[in-house]
Amino acid sequence: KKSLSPPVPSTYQKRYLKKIMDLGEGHFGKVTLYKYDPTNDDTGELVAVKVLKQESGCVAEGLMKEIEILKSLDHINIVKYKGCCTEPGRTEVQLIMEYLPMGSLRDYLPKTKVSVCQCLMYAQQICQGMDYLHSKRYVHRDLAARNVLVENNSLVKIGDFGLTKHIPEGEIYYRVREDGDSPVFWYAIECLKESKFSFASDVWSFGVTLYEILTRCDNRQSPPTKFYEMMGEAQGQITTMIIIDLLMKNMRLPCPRDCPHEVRLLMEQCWHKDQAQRPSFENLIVRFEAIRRTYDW
Ligand SMILES: COc1ccc(-c2cccc3nc(Nc4ccc(N5CCN(C)CC5)cc4)nn23)cc1
Repeated sequence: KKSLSPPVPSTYQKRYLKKIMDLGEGHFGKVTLYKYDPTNDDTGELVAVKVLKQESGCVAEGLMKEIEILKSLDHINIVKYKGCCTEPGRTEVQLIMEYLPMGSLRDYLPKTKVSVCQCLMYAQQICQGMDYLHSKRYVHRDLAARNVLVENNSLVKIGDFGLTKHIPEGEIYYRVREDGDSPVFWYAIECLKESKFSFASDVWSFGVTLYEILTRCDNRQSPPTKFYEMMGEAQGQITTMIIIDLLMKNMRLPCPRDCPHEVRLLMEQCWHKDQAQRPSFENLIVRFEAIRRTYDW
């Protein structure tokens, strides 16, 4: 007789979540590994749970928005929504997602021998997830290697949507008021200058993420490290103004060591000063496909 798989819960009860370890801090949120074990016999499933950081002060609506967004997404390169826990009175909301055991690219790449071809496969998968996100008129605003999770050595998924915003039909930009801990080294020039976020500014952040992948997330070559080197002793002043100055002079992150010529070209186009000149994720997918074929590694 076929053994029935355990029932898949649609809502999760907080009391059956057993904390295992903290996984990381995203924007305004903290992600923790739990085992969901309602039968209390250790047969439960591992889940990643995101909660608002208490001191962030933002009421639950920030996470409620993120839950609504993740719930509406269904793509192999986007982390799966599993459910949510709401306390009576909605003081604390928890977003429950599938758990990817190998962590983010920041955890995985520095300790795993990965070929350039595999790096380009990960890059193409990120473009596929982002192309899907943009097709739903969402702008991510925080694409970086720390937010790309590894399912296994041939599958990665975008894993955090804490800053994702919907861009209404007919509009191009999402404007924000500056907030302290913005990932400025991943920001396009128009984001730094005018806080204007668009599909094209996500493409810029993808270029920085591609650079991180090709440098295998080596801290000595990380975007902050390289930008501080380029900024020299002028670090005293407001970093944002100095980065804008560097970018306006067409200074960019250096070419990673084993980066093929076509990939360097593609990266530079993602960092074009004029956002209209940057490729779309749809176009990037096609180009990665072609580059990976040429090198038939
Ligand atoms: C920005 O921080 C995060 C952290 C976790 C997540 C997240 C969301 C949705 C699913 C999911 N699965 C995993 N897996 C995972 C596994 C191991 C680690 N470790 C990080 C710390 N290391 C010392 C050990 C591995 C981190 C995340 N993380 N994760 C997203 C953003």
